Formats: sequence, C-alpha cells, structure tokens
Amino acid sequence: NHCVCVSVAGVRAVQRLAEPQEQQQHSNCLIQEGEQLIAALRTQVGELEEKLPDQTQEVERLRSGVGATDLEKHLELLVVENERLKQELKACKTSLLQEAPPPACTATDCPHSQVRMGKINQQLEESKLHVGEMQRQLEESKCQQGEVEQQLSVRLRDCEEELARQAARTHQVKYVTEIVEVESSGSQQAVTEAQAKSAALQEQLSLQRQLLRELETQLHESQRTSTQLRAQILVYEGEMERAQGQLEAEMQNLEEEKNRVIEEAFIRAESEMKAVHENLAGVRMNLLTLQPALRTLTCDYNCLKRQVQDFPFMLEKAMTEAKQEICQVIGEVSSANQELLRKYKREMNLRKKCHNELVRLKGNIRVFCRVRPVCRGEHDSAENMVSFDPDDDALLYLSNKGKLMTFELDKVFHPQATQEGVFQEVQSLVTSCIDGFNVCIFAYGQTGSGKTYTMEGVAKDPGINQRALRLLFSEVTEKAPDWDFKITVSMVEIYNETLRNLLGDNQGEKLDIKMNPDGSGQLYVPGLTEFTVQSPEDINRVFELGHMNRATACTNLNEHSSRSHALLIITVAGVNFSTGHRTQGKLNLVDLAGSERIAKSGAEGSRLREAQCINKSLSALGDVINALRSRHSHVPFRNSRLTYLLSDSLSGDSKTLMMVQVSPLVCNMSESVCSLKFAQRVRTIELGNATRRQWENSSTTSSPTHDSIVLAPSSGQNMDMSGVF
Ligand SMILES: Nc1ncnc2c1ncn2[C@@H]1O[C@H](COP(=O)(O)OP(=O)(O)OP(=O)(O)O)[C@@H](O)[C@H]1O
Repeated sequence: NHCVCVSVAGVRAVQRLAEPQEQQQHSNCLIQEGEQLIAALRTQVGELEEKLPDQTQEVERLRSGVGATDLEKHLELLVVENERLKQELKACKTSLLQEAPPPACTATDCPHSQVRMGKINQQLEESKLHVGEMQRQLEESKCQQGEVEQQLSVRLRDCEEELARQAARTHQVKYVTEIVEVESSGSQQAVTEAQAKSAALQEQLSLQRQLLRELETQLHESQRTSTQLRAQILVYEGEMERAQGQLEAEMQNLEEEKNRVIEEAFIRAESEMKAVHENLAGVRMNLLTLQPALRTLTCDYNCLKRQVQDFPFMLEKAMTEAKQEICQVIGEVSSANQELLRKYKREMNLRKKCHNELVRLKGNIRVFCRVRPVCRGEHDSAENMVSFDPDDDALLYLSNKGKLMTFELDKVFHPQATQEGVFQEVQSLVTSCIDGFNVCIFAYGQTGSGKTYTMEGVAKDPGINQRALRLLFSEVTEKAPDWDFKITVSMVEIYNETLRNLLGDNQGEKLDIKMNPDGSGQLYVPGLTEFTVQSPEDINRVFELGHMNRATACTNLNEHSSRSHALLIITVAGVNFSTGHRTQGKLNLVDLAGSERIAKSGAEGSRLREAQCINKSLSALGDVINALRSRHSHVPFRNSRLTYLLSDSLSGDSKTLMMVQVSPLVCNMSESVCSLKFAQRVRTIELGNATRRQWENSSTTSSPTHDSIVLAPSSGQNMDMSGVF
C-alpha cells in the first residue's frame, strides 16, 4: 500500500511539473507504464505471499511425515531459500519507497525533474530485472520443490512397500507360527522373539521421530541465534566505521599538526642558522684580531717558563742569603734582648727599692678609700653627700648636715673605679711578699659598703683575693729558673670569736691560735689546712672550696658574711738555687665584718652577741692601731682573735693597707663618717721601716728546703707577738 501511495504521489508531482505538452504526454506514458509495472509487481508479490504459507505448510507436512536425514537437509535448504526470497522482496519494496519523488516541486525545476524521471525509469528497469530474477528463482524453487515432492513420494512408496512386505512377513510368520505351535514349543519362542523385535523396531521408529523433533527445535534456536549474531555484527560494523572515521579525523589532525610543527621548526632553524652564521663571522673577526695577542702571550709564556725553570735555583740562593741574614739579625736581637732583660731586671729591682723606700717614707700603714656606686634599686642622691677633688686623688669631701668634712687618705677611688684599677694600686704591695715582706690588706666599713666586692669580687670580675693569688703564682713561675717557690693558702673565718677552717673537711671544728712549741716564739694554728698552689686550676679550687664551706656552715651566706671576718692567708716561701738565698713572706687578705653599731639599735639575742663580738674585734683592732700610733710598749694583740691572728702583719716589719669602704647613700652618712675618721687615725700610725724576712744560706746543705728555714727575730716595734704561725 505504501508503495502505491508513493507512486501516486510521484505521478501527481510529475503531472504538476510537465509544462510543455510533449513532456506532459511523455510523462503520462511513463506514468502509465510505471502504474502498470507497479500493478504487475503488486500482483506478483501478492501471489508470492500467497504461495509462501502453502509452501511452508507443505514442507511442514513433509517433515512430519518422514524422518529421513536427506529430507531434513532438503527442508533446511528450502527454508533458507524462502528466507532469501523474503529478504529480496523486502529489499525490492524498500528501494521502491526510497526512490519515490519529492512531494513538493515547482515547474521551474524541470531539468531536475527530468533527471529524476530518468532515475525512476532506471529503477523501474532494475525492478523489472529483479522481478524477472525472482520469477526465475521462484521457478527454480518450484522445480526443486517438485523434485523434492517426487523424491518424497518415491520414498513414501518405498516405505509403503516396505510396510506391505513387513505385513506380509508377519502374516507368514503368523501362519508358520500356527503350524509350528503344534509341532514345538521352541518354534513358539522364536515367534515371540520376532514379535519383540518388531515392537523394538516400532519403538526405534518413534524414537527417531522424537529425535527429529528435538533437532528441529535446535534448528530454530540456532536460526534465532544466528539472526541475533548478524544484528550484533551490524552494530559492530557500524561502531567500527565510526571509530575508523574518528581515527581518520585524528590522523588528519595529527598530520596537519606535524606539518605545522615541521614548518615552525624549519623557520626557527633557519633563523638560528642565520644567527650562527653571524656569530661565526664575528668569531672569525675576533680570531683575526686575537692572533697578534696570542703571539705576544706565547712569547711571554716562554719567557715565564724560562724564569720558572730558573726559579728553584734563584729561590735556593735567596733562601740561603735570607737565612744568613735572619741568623745574623736573630743573633743581634738576642744579644739586644739579653741586654734589655738585664736592664729590665735592674729597673725592676730599682722600682721595688723605690717603692719600699716610698712605703718606708709614707709609713707602713697605708689607707685607701673606695666609694661604691649607687646600686640598682637604691633611690638616693649620692652626689650631694660625697664629692672628690679633681686635682688631688687623696681627698674626699663629705657634706654632713650642711657641714663639709674633708678627709685626707693615701688614695680615694671613685665609684667608677674598676676592680682592675684598684688592684693595680695594690699589686706592688702584693708582690712584695715574694721578696719576704709580711703584708696585710683589710677591707673595713659598714655592712653593704662594698668590702666583699673589693676583696672577693664577683665571678666575672674578681677582686683583690683572686687577682693577688694569680699574680703571685705567675710571678713565682717567671722566677722558676732561679728560684724554688712554694705558695700555700689557708682560709679562715672568725665568727663570734671562733676560728673556723674553711679549707678543711671538718667544718664543726673550732681552731685555736697557739705558740709554736719549737721555741721560735711564733704563732701557729693547729689543724689549719694549708693548700699548696701548683697550677692556676688550684687557685680556682681553693676559692670554690672556701666559698662552699662558708655557705654550708650557715643558712644565709650574705647575712653570715656580714657578721664574720674572712681571712685569706697566703704564704710565699722561696729559695734561690744559685745563691741559697731564702725568703718567706705572708699576705693576709681580710674581709672584716660590718662595722655598724648594731648594739645601739637595740638588737637582742644572737644578733646582740654577734654585734658584741664584732665590736670587740674591731675595737681591739682600733686599740692595736692606737697603741702602735702612740708607740706604746705594749700592743694589745691578744684582745681579740682577729688582732692576735694578724699580729705579725700589723707589727713593725709589715706592710699594711686598709681599704675603707664608704657607701654613697645619705642614710649611711653617720657610719661613713665613723669609718673615715677611723681610717684617718690609722693613717697617722707609723710602724717603722718594713723589714724583709730573708736569710743567707749558712748551712752546707746543697739543696735547701722549706723545713730548713729559720726565721730571723723581728725588728722594729717592741711587740709581744711577731713571726708567722
Ligand atoms: N665598686 C662596686 N661596684 C659595683 N657594685 C658594688 C661595688 N661595691 C659594692 N657593690 C655592690 O654593693 C652591694 C654590697 O656590697 P658588698 O656585699 O660587697 O658589701 P659588704 O660591705 O661586703 O657587705 P657585708 O658587710 O654585708 O658583707 C653588693 O651588691 C655589691 O655587688
């Protein structure tokens, strides 16, 4: 029906298009022909479609009738052929539909319509051919069908004949059976077997039919599967085509990209080539200009090469000459050095003599004053209270209650004075103990005035004690080639008139000062530790041990140190190897307890006892100094442990330095005045000339030792206590 509709539409379109009369007529003819052809085709198709079910039924019938393998094969062939015919018919229909003319077209498109008409004619021709071909095939299939029918009828006849034969045989057998039944039972059995065989054959036949049905089912299945597979193949083919299209597009793109890149690279390479060529030209030019310079360089190089070859000889020669010159200069320098050393030693001796003479002239008690700076956290104006004379470093002014008091001392240190500066002023005193003098340096002043700072100092900036010991050690080390020196150190503390050994193991032990039983008339302290210093490390150990022992004995070291006197006693004994000359000096470095008048402030209990003890020892010190100043025949050294212990350093043959510490604070004014008054009194004392403790080696001992030292009786004042303990 669709085909017919399309054809009618095509006819109408052609009718509309055919304008000229001839074309119209021709077109009409063609349309008529086309309509006739289409009608014929429709008839044929209808006939074919009508025949198809009959054929199928026939085949089915034949199939169900016979189960032979040949028949089945033939049947399959027929089915395939039928399928093919169906397909072709379908294709014919489709092509007819596709070739239908477009529904809308105008008369102006005539040439186009002619072409289309030509195409339709061609299609019609092809359709005719196709239909002819199909008719031929139909004839062939009819022939084949006739043959098959013939074969099947032959076969059926054979089968009927066979059945007839079988029936006849059965008949015969039945007849024979009846005869044989009478004659023998064996024959009867044979008949039964034949019947059974016949039944088996029947059964086999039904089985064969059953098998045939199964095979048919399988055939249907496989046909369906093959249809599905074909559809899949079509899908795959479509995908493959699409993929191939994509691949080709990509290939195309890549090809284009490749061409573009090659083109770019080519352009770049060309420009680079150009640049390289330009460079090359430049290099060539440079090469031409460099050639003369190269020649000069080669010439210089050869010259230098010759010089390098000659260099070892020249160097050796120069070295020999230089060595000779150096040896000569060294000889000259060493002889000059010897001369300088000799002069230096002479000068040093002269300086010492001068110093001693100066001390002798000034008196053996010297008094320095040190004003400590205002410490952080102390809000007090010191400027108004303490002032200094810019032209005389021995004067100090105190403005007390509007009255200016002047104090004259040997030296006044400003608050800005450094530990090093202070020590420089006392170091000649310190070193004089190497020459055999007894020296006593004590710091005096109220609590917090800076006594401990001056004597002990702080870890980063040590005071007189450490600096003195280090100086003595370095001095005796320098003298080592000619002298054998021994430095011993003791540390004691006097607290509440009790003497404690600060370098010993037993801190609880109380020491006593006794007369030496050897009859020398000297004092000694039994049980006091004397530490021999042999290296700078020993010095550190001494101070660490002393500080630790002092700290362990009390809960508050600062509090305790204010209430006790700390003494560092250094003894330096020496023997000159060449002359046998011996010396022994002692340096007492004393950090006195605070001098303030606590008793007046109403202290009680242990504080009162401490104050009483401090007052006792300090007033005993004042009494001793007073007695010395007044040239009394009796000096009361025994009135306190402190004066008793320091008696040899305060007596006539000793050098004494008192460092009066002054606080710059207004609140400490009265104590500062007291301290300075005491210091001035001390300064007026004359101890007489200091005397060296030295002996000539009168014994025959070849190597003198410290044990063999015999102290000479002290000269000067008429003291009851003299000499060392
Ligand atoms: N010349 C100085 N430069 C800087 N600080 C100082 C100086 N003198 C003293 N001081 C500081 O002042 C404070 C008191 O000094 P110090 O303890 O030496 O006094 P002191 O007289 O020994 O007291 P005490 O009798 O209680 O032992 C300390 O903090 C110390 O560091």
